[in-house]
Amino acid sequence: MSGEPLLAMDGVVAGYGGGDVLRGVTFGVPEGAITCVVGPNGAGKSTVMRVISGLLRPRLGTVTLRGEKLNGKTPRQILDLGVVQVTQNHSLFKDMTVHENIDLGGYTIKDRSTVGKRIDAVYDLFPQVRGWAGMKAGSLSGGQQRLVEFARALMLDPVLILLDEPSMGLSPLVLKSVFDAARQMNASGATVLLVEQNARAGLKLSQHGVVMENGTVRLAGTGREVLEHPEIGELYLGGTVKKI
Ligand SMILES: Nc1ncnc2c1ncn2[C@@H]1O[C@H](COP(=O)(O)OP(=O)(O)OP(=O)(O)O)[C@@H](O)[C@H]1O
Repeated sequence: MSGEPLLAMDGVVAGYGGGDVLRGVTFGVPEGAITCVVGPNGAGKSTVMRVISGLLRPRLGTVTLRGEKLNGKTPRQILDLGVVQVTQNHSLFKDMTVHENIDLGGYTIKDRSTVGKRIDAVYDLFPQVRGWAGMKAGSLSGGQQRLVEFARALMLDPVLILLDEPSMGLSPLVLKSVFDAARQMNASGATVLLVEQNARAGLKLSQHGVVMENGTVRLAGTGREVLEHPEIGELYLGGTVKKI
């Protein structure tokens, strides 16, 4: 990895009261790229996301964004620094329109004209979402709702977007459009950190890969290095691939 990472976790130990789930997690998220965290169930991937967004405080270690310490800050302070999380559970207000949901994504922006500009920028990036603006969010398919969640996350013009299992519950065809949307968010300037159960597809999408196992980082490298690593391939990816 060249240069300082945008986000760095260093020796992070964290858990939920029943013991440590993360047992010394260290890795960097390079700026401007997509990084994918993979690993078996219970490895601690979602817990890493919760620590970064401030929902869970680490017992030991540090999390820094451009060198600024995040641990100790509230989720709201971390949001204000431009770190936005799209969580696993469906988070849209189903009885509100798509437009109202997107507007809510800018709730921390005080100036209404800035909100209007952000909405336009987000609709420009995701024209499909503009087409659904007047529809109730609950009437959209799972994949469409995921795109609206992405669009809402972009309202704050984030520096870092955390995507926790974006493909969860989606068919392979829809998965492609959701991954395309993640790529578009990245192309629009946001660094993306993604947790993905669908490891092979997630790593193909990403320039960087992190393999977690039992609360630690087993391997970190380029997406391709992780995909082609013989042991990792056998353990988690259903055999190695020689060519992507
Ligand atoms: N809110 C919680 N309270 C207590 N334990 C939790 C909580 N959330 C997760 N855990 C435990 O922490 C461990 C790691 O969970 P985590 O969700 O981070 O793993 P993961 O790698 O994301 O797995 P999965 O792919 O299954 O989501 C698991 O043993 C889980 O039972």
